[in-house]
Amino acid sequence: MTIPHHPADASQDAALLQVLTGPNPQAAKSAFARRDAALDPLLIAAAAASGPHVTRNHYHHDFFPGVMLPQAEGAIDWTKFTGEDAGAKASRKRLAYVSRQAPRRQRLSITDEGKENDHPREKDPLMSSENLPPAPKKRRPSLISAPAPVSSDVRARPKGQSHPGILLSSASQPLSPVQVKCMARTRIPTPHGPAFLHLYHNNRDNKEHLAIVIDPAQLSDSSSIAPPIRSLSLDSVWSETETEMERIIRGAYVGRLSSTSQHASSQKTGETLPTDVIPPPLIRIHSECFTGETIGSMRCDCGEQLDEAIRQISLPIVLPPSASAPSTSTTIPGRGAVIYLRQEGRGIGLLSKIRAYNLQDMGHDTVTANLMLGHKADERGYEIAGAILRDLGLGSTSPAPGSERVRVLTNNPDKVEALEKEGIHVVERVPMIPMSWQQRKAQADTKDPAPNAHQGPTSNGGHVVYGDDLDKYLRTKVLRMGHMLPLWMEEPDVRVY
Ligand SMILES: Nc1nc2c(ncn2[C@@H]2O[C@H](COP(=O)(O)OP(=O)(O)OP(=O)(O)O)[C@@H](O)[C@H]2O)c(=O)[nH]1
Repeated sequence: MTIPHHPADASQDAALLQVLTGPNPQAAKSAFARRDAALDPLLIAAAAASGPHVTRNHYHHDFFPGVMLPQAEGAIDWTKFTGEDAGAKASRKRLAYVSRQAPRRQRLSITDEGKENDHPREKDPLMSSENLPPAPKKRRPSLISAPAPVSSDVRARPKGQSHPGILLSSASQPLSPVQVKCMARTRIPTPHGPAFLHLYHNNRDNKEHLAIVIDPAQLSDSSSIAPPIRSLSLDSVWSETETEMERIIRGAYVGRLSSTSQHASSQKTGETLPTDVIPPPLIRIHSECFTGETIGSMRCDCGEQLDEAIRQISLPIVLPPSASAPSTSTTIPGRGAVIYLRQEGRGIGLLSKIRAYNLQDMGHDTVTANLMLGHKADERGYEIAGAILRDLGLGSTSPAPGSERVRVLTNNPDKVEALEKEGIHVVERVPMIPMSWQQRKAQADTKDPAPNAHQGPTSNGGHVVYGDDLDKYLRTKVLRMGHMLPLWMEEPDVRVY
């Protein structure tokens, strides 16, 4: 083994040797700073003695078998005290310096791509994605080659067309049909009641898209009154060797999981109300927004919309009197789902969204800012959402048990169109009126003074948030992106709301 030597060390060594071998070796103490060995000499000795498998990643490992075990060579010779015979000594194993850790690659889970949100597809049944083909490599638009000029001609460019200085990848490969698999599900208590969080893998991207299913009736022991919203891929048995406990741990259980109640799901459902007597489940396709949902940004209404969607879906449903009970109405728990897609910044990603915000601060609106950065106004896709909805038995007319049409919470007509293209049957679009507009309208009607402007982040708080940035964003959604919202205007004579 050769240890690399630094030239500066060599001249220091020579000077030190000179003093140590001179008439006054004590002078070395004051003339030279303390120097610690770069490597533990014991480790170097062990490495030299035990062979090439010892690497610098084996620090903190141990001699194995332990040096205190009497059969290990190098251990204290207990035979002196025990009178053990020489044959036993000869049969001792040679002391080896052995790593007890898994290989480094495995410990760090290094994948070929190693990107954010990339996950190795493991063979273990609890993490299995083996029925999904590998995700194709994501194609990204090429980067901006030179800073894009901020010119007014960009504004005139039609929606979706990129800046001429910016090259977008044009190669388009045929994509295989979208497949999704729910990898795990768990109960999440929310301020609006219980929800079931479902985590999905898919064969299109390496992101973990989510479904927040609201269906608290599943938690009660009484027989369900509405068809339970359940994931077919989660409830199916993944392999012959999969145990009931493994299925329960990934969330394929029925009822309320507890220390005394642990029942793996079967695909049979009990008696349920026919779907024509209950309103279709309310759903929302929501796009991730770190700024709006996590740090309470008041540049957009995303946090408010997520919170409001979970609240509205959780509201109890009152069923009108029926033929079997003509004089009484029945109330059933709210039911539906938020499909949470990891399409930050309308699909352009957080990095580009941050840059877009700076362009917005320079006076451009959200659409123009996207175009100036070489993106489309909206780069989202809804194929994965469609596949997740189908997996949950929502919105399709397939004969699968519990398949139902849906009501969709959105102002965006493109979303409804995209879902219908995916074969999702939307019976109703339920608008989401910004809370600040609702409150301002109520105040305008009653002539009450305006409320305190900033009452806190909307994410999970349900507070009403006001602000110029938010107003600008909402107006751009209506005026440039065609969102179906009655526009709120401050000036009463131009108020369209
Ligand atoms: N590029 C960009 N994305 C933004 C901006 N503000 C919010 N977003 C993203 O927009 C997405 C939400 O889309 P919106 O256009 O607000 O609404 P929508 O989902 O199309 O429509 P609704 O269903 O009515 O809410 C989230 O992914 C946000 O991160 C912005 O200024 N620029």
